Amino acid sequence: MAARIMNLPKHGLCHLMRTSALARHYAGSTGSASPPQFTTLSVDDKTGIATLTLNRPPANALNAAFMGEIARSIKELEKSKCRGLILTSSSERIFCAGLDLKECYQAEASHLQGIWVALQNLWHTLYSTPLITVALINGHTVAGGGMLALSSEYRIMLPNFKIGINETMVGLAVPMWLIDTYLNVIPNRRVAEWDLTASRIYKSEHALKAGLVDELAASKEQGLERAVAFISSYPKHSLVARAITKRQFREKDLKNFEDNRQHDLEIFLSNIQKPNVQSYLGEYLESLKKKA
Ligand SMILES: CCCCC/C=C\C/C=C\CC/C=C/CC(=O)SCCNC(=O)CCNC(=O)[C@H](O)C(C)(C)COP(=O)(O)OP(=O)(O)OC[C@H]1O[C@@H](n2cnc3c(N)ncnc32)[C@H](O)[C@@H]1OP(=O)(O)O
Repeated sequence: MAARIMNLPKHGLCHLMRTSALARHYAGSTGSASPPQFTTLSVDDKTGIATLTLNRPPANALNAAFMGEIARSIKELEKSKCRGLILTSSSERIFCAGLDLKECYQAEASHLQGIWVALQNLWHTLYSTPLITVALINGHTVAGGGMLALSSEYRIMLPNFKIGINETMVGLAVPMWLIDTYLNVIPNRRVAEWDLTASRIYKSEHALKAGLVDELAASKEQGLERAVAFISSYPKHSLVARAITKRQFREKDLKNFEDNRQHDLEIFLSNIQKPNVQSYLGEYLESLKKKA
């Protein structure tokens, strides 16, 4: 296989940023020209399939720079001849642990704003991309990590890991755009409501039964093979029609998000800065440390 590693930011990415006021804020706050720090990207020239590997040890926790990097890579791939994207992790235990909680604790409002806007942008970019997207979930994936997996079109998971959205457990409500994303995968509203209100975390095997993931693979190698097979199952001539059809399915969710983007940010900023939420967050971080 002829694979190459792309150093995307060399291509000049400022023009890729979305043009809303919030996105401009984000572009300004993270700087779009820095080289990739937390991901590696390889593209197979023969299949046109890109593999973006998350690499921010120990937990692939999402901060603004990391999320910006992922979103910029997707935007750059959209401009190339790539047909599909596989998201995976360099860690053998964790696909993504969600937002970097250490960066959410006792942080300045401007920092929290940068994090949330980056999360919004990343969700929008991944959920709306015309690329065929597969999450190869080779480790635990919760909260913002669950968002990455659920925003992709197809999920392949390795056994004995956890997947779910646990925001209510950290004392915060799940935003509407993530509820819509969940419903796009688990259309049974009762199950979805129960899962999200109860912060239900599934083990891989149960996630498969529930339809939260589409396949289990015995190893990362097998998962990669299956991901390539899924993406390659779409004939080349169908790609444009496929992308339009995907967009139509997701359009209402994307519009709802755009209509409420500023409000969603305000809710996050208001909630995350509440003393009781900060205090709980401090305890939660301690509990993560004590496990070691
Ligand atoms: C509170 C702010 C959230 C506000 C959001 C509100 C509403 C929005 C809702 C949805 C939108 C989507 C966005 C969601 C927000 C989030 O993502 S909040 C993040 C919530 N994440 C978690 O609760 C995960 C916590 N981690 C774990 O449960 C476990 O680590 C794991 C992922 C299951 C892995 O377990 P394992 O045993 O393998 O590893 P360790 O626990 O030993 O962890 C290794 C290492 O990594 C550090 N770490 C883990 N998670 C995080 C994290 N989220 N942020 C920062 N650091 C993390 C952990 O402390 C260990 O570090 P070390 O001791 O230094 O080795």
